Amino acid sequence: METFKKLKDFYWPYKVYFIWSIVLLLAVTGFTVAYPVILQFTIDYIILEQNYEWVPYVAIGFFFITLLKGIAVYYHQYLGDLFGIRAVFELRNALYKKLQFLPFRYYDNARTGDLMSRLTADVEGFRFFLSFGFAQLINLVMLVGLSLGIMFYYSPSLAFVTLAAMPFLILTVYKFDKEVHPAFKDIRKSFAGLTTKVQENISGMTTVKSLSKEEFEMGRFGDKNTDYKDKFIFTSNIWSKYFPFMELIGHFCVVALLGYGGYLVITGEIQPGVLVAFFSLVWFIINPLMNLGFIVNTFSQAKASGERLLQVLEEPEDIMDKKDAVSKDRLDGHVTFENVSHRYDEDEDLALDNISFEAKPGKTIGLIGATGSGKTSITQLITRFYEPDKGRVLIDGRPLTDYTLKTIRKNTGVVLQESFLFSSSVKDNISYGNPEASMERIIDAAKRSDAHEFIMDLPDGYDTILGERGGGLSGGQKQRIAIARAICVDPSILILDDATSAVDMETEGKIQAAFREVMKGRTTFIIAHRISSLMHADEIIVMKDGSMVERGSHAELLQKDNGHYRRIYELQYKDKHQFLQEAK
Ligand SMILES: Nc1ncnc2c1ncn2[C@@H]1O[C@H](COP(=O)(O)OP(=O)(O)OP(=O)(O)O)[C@@H](O)[C@H]1O
Repeated sequence: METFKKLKDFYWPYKVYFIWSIVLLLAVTGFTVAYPVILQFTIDYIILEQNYEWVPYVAIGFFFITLLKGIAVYYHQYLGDLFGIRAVFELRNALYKKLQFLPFRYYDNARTGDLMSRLTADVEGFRFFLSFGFAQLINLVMLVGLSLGIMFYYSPSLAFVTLAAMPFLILTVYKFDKEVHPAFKDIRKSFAGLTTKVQENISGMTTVKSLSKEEFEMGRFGDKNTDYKDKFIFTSNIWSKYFPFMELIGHFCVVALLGYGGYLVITGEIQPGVLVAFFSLVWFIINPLMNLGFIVNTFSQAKASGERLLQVLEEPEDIMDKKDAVSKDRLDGHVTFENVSHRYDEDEDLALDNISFEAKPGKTIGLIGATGSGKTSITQLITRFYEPDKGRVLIDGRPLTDYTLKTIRKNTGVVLQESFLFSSSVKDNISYGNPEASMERIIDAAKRSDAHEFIMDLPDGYDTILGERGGGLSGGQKQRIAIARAICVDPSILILDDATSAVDMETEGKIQAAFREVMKGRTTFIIAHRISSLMHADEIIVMKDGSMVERGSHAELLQKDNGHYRRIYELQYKDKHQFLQEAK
């Protein structure tokens, strides 16, 4: 119940739909049990006592009851659906909003398939209970209660005999639920595994194909698919084992009813109409009880789904605006690190160890060092994707936490090694960070990133729709669109994280030229493995195992005998010199 209480904010505002849906359900139940009562009246009073003048009234009454029942069923279902649909509409929005603001720390370990299934299957499971399951539970209590009441009113002894087998039915339903519930849980788990497999396969298709792993992947999918199939068959075996048994118990009740009820009619203790009414009423008890397992199942599924949704909704958002955070349109881009240390996980080594440096507005800082030395971590602290464990990161003399996240993100442009392009038009991709940008500004950004020419060659120019992974464009072209996107925001701090490592030398040359144009007036951080990418930087920082081991300009660093930078330089240029020597 705790789960439902915690999620109350989503469904309780729509209680009016729910209450009306239940009121109408009461009417439906009333009309349903009215049928056998009318039948009893018709047989015992109209037919047996030959009061035929009542026939038209009963016929009209029956017609209206049927009509009213139809209307009540319609509105009960409609309002119930409205209740569930509206509630999960809000819930879905809240979950999506949460996903936008969850810290990167959360995404480091989150699985896309799992999150997708929470946002779809779990939300749907919760809606089903709100729209349908809860009403069914109430319907069951009312229908069974009312039918029992009428049976005992007509004939307590017949009611007892008829319902004598009922405890067996309840016991069977209980046992059925005990077996079927974990089986359903397994199906859900197996389905989540299946969808995760498909999602991973589609995302990693390039790797699969390039390593010729299609057969292997089919095998792995086959295992998951077989598991899903087996779980389903196992569950349907439980159903097919229990349901005929439940029906059998139901029919025992009917046999007892006919036997003892027939005897009571013969001896004149009850009238035939009562026996006929009992015949309907007994199924109004047996059928809902047989469905009890299913209803309880929707309840426990909704509870499990609700818990999974709460796990996302209650995830702490540790990186957020403090109360009096400053919002600024434009920062100067003066970045300072003061004794910054950072680790991603408590039991991991320091990713950054006591880093201090200053980047004045408009200057270019190059970051170089081995894989995993902490270059990206520095830039992730500037954008406040993560919070440092120790020390301070300042922009324009104020700690990052003084600014709103929007201010920081609006003033920083990031181009990654492989940038993500959305499956929308080229124009929308470029103006993603600045949707109000005019067409001139978009074209200007594209020209500055040397993308304008190839965009004009696309079938619909700037309106060309890109595929999910920027389909139809080469790596370099995608990269140039990503650079245009960063320029379009006009950031005061630009971060180029390995932005040219995936493209050929010629494209790199073009992108470099574009960068030089773009970097004017912005504080720029260039992360690169190639010295050629950052040799023109005002200051180069050499990283090793999370520490800064050298800093200075290209010329200064080359002066250092046995220096790290010089070693990298020699490694990268040795071949070239050798080649030139040999060519002479
Ligand atoms: N999200 C993360 N969660 C846990 N550890 C991380 C995370 N990101 C980086 N690390 C760890 O932090 C250290 C520094 O990583 P970082 O990405 O900053 O290095 P890098 O110099 O940019 O490497 P590369 O050149 O390969 O991009 C590494 O040991 C890495 O394993």
